[in-house]
Amino acid sequence: MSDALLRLDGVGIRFGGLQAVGDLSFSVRQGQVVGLIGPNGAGKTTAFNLITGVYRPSEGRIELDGRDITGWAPHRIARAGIFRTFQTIRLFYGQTVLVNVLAGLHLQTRQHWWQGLLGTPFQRREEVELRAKVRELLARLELDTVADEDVASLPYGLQRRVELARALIAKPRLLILDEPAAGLNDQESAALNRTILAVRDQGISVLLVEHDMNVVMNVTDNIVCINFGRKIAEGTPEHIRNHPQVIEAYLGKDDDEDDVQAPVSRPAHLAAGGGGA
Ligand SMILES: Nc1ncnc2c1ncn2[C@@H]1O[C@H](COP(=O)(O)OP(=O)(O)OP(=O)(O)O)[C@@H](O)[C@H]1O
Repeated sequence: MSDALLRLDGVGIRFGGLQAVGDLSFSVRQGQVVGLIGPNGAGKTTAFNLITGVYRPSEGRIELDGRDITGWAPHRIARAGIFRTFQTIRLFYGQTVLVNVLAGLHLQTRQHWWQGLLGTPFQRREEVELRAKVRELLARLELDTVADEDVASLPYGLQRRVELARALIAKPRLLILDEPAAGLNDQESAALNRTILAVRDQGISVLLVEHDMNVVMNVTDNIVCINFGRKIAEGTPEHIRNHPQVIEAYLGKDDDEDDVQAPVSRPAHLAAGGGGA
């Protein structure tokens, strides 16, 4: 028995002649933040799509809590506890933050569609409970002051956090974030870091694809680096930062030294632990 929440074992997919992901194996434990990095076209989004059921692997096995979920449909995987956000924001503009986050609860409500139409006492009671739950979460994510505002009126960084809140309200076991820091300024990305760590502290695992190395290096416990669809390195942020194959994959052998990503400082919680491929 492994203690992994999510486990990929030799997972791969081909698109025609192209092996977009091949022999990919890694795990995410409960309450761990794992980064999936790699240069453009490395196969990160494809790996996400394999995990969330958008693509069916042509080889390998994917397990959630020891249960084989390979080839499950996306809605079934979501019900099992794997939620994702997308590279582009997908919110309901013209609706409040509260309503947007409430929408994330649709998998949890017990009511039938006709109860919603009739406005039965059961439905009204449930609605009140759910709204209270959403407000509580918004307070935890420092979004309570904008709960009743139209999401369209919010700055981009806050919209990103509303998306996170919408995914979190459904109590995922694993949250998959696809480039959550894209387009954020430094202040917004620092707020995002705090949110990701708060999510982790609730025992929710996070799998993060992110180009912003400040985010990746500061919030992850473990990083998997892929190139041409295959894993080339795995380990702590420190291990990955200094890994020759990772540096080569990002920069190419002959690239100018000036392009090297400046090392970023690491908080204490990342200082411990070690090792990797
Ligand atoms: N549906 C598809 N059909 C054919 N080829 C695809 C498909 N999806 C992805 N690919 C190819 O698979 C490879 C991996 O793409 P993918 O989008 O997963 O990379 P990525 O690491 O997410 O890149 P980026 O960082 O640029 O988003 C690329 O060569 C891409 O062109």
